[in-house]
Amino acid sequence: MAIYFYKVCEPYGCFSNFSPHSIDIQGTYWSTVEHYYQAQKFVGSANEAIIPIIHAAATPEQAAALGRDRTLQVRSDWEQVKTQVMHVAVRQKFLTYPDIQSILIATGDELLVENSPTDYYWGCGCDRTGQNYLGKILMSVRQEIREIAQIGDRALHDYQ
Ligand SMILES: Nc1nc(O)c(N)c(N[C@@H]2O[C@H](COP(=O)(O)O)[C@@H](O)[C@H]2O)n1
Repeated sequence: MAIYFYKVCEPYGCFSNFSPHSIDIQGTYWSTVEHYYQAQKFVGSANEAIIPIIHAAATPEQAAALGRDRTLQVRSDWEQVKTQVMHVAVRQKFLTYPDIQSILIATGDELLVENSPTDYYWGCGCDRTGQNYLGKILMSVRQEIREIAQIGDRALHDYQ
């Protein structure tokens, strides 16, 4: 059975990029994955000055609103790099917090779907035909964490 998530206050809300889990990426703390993701849109662009403003945004909703400002020009390679940017941030979040890592691992092999009614790239959209890239990243991170755990188990077994 697929697991659908979207709002932070609903079941599996910790899978949302808006969940209150700060992440350290190369020595900089970002309040949420959403803050980091939205800021990366402007790295190397003419609008780089918006990055510290996104970084300081009080909420992920505010960070998203700033990053979606259509008057600002995003970096030219954004479409090519955005999925990898998101992957790095989501992986860091689930490697940092053991409690939500357990929730992710406990989903086993279930399909994870961001149930966004409007987003057909990161979510499934209102008719469930979306590409669900956030769900795909979460499933990929789930597998990466399982493999890291297996390596640890094997090393411990060999040591004993
Ligand atoms: N909780 C939540 N509220 C929204 O309004 C959303 N759109 C999402 N989805 C997330 O939005 C981000 C994509 O932003 P861009 O459209 O690329 O600016 C991404 O984090 C989705 O997971 N979530």
